Amino acid sequence: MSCVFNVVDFSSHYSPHLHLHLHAHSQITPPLLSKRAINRFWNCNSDSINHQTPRFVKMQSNITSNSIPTPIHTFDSELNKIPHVLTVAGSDSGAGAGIQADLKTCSARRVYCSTVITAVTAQNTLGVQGVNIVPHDFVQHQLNSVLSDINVDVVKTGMLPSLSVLKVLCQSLRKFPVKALVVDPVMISTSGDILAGPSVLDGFREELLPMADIVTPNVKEASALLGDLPIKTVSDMRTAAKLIHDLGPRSVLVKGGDLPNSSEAIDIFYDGQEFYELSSPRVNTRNTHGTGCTMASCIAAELAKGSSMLSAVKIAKRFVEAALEYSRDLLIGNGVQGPFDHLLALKNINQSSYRQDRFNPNDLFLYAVTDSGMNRKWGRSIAEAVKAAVEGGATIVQLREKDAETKDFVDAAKVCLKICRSYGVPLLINDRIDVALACDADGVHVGQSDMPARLARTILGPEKIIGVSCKTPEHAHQAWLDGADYIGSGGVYPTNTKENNRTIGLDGLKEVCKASKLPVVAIGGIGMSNARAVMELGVPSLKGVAVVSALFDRECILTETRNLQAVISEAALLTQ
Ligand SMILES: Cc1ncc(COP(=O)(O)OP(=O)(O)O)c(N)n1
Ligand SMILES: Cc1ncsc1CCOP(=O)(O)O
Ligand SMILES: [Mg+2]
Repeated sequence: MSCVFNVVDFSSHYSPHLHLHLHAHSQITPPLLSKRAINRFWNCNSDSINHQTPRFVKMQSNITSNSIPTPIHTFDSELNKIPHVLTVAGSDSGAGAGIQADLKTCSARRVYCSTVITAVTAQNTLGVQGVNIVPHDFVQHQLNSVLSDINVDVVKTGMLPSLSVLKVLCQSLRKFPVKALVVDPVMISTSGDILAGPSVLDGFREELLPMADIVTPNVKEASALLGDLPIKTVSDMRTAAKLIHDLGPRSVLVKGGDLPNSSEAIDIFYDGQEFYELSSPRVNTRNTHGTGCTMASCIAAELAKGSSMLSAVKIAKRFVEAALEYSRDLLIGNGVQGPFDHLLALKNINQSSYRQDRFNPNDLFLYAVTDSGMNRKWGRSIAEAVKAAVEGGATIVQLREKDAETKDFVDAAKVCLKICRSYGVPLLINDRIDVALACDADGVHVGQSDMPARLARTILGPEKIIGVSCKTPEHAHQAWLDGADYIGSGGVYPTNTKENNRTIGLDGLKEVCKASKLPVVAIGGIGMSNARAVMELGVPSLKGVAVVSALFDRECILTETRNLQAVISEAALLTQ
């Protein structure tokens, strides 16, 4: 069983004209930067729920007219500011859930985490042996201490063991407003022990949920919030999400991990307008204790960094899946349900690789794949070729350097990465996971006989982009199971660029696209003369064309890329 995850985004609409405008200029001036580049520039997501105003220098209060103000703490740049989540939750002595899970999750997501402890539980992998509730006035004391001093971006709540604790929390949130509130309505532990009584349920419904930006119940909690409404199917989950939304939170995530008889873990996200079905293959492991706390605190961490809500939820789901997969054979404790290792998932992830936005399927629109032989033939470096392609409007680049020495490949990839980053264009590496890691590329593309995608995902972690070559619906399904982000399908037309490569034609491409749960880019013999026919297939999963010789085996890469960009943009507009 794999750790992977896939998102069926019912509302994402293809917008080719956006790319046309964003890339049709060779100068990078601020108004022309892509959203991804803007996000990187500001280190925040431009469609985030909370457009952050930078916090400026906090001044000493005793400034005299002739004294030069001296900053006490400088928050004069977003770069100096570490995103901060405050978790208000119970302590789990076994450290799988609660405050301990929240601290580990925020650390793994590189976010500062402060803690207000509402209860101290004695628990292990066998269950909860005891609960000691912290008096509400001391909870208030902790809240005051943190909120009055440290700039909290997002508050995440977990176990709220009494109505009085819930009420002091609401009071504090009114007194010290934060950018977002994530409510995990903890009621019953995974071992079946009650962690919050019926009066707290009323408090959730009447006071806390109306203040929440997101509430993240599992099926049992959703049912309890709705007066024991039966929730047995995905359709029931949608109904529940809508009804919970009516209680006042801005968005709802109903987690379907507990639904019986399903090979997939399906969650329903509802933002008051659209439903999103987020699905991933179920990870077969006993080590699931703390997944709810982890999910909610990861959402909080991503929001604190500036993500939009949907993007935070997607990242959190993938983070949980990856951590479960990493830890599926971990043996901690003797009980039926063990904890997992949040930090293990970090061990292979290069710290500097953090990207606000994960993969955007529309980036597949004009996919430029380099070829060292062609560059040699035309006497140009890889970097020159890549620069011309992104200036011409390529929306993603893959370095396919089959005969390069490893050292040269890494050096060139680093230079190309800088170029691509400055244009907000993702850079992937063909075949070589090691090179991708060494240069901190945005991801890799692997074929059927390369490193298996599932292994690549394990090595690269949840955030890197992984593409897989697929000729059949079965390949496409496996790529999805393995945690890929997109598939490349072809060769659509005959090509001299790749030897012994079976051509699947437009019909084969259509068949793969129809079966694929992942976005598809078509490849093989595609150029000015036939790109329109490919785009006109009009299958929603087909997001663009990948080209080698039509760009790189030409005298002027920039012109060829611009021309191809214009052709496919027009075709895409006509087929919308
Ligand atoms: C976008 C895209 N799709 C397919 C391929 C082919 O990959 P693979 O099958 O591994 O063949 P090689 O490129 O390694 O020869 C690709 N590179 N890019
Ligand atoms: C790498 C690859 N995979 C399938 S076809 C192909 C080659 C595409 O090259 P071109 O765009 O020059 O036909
Ligand atoms: Mg390959």
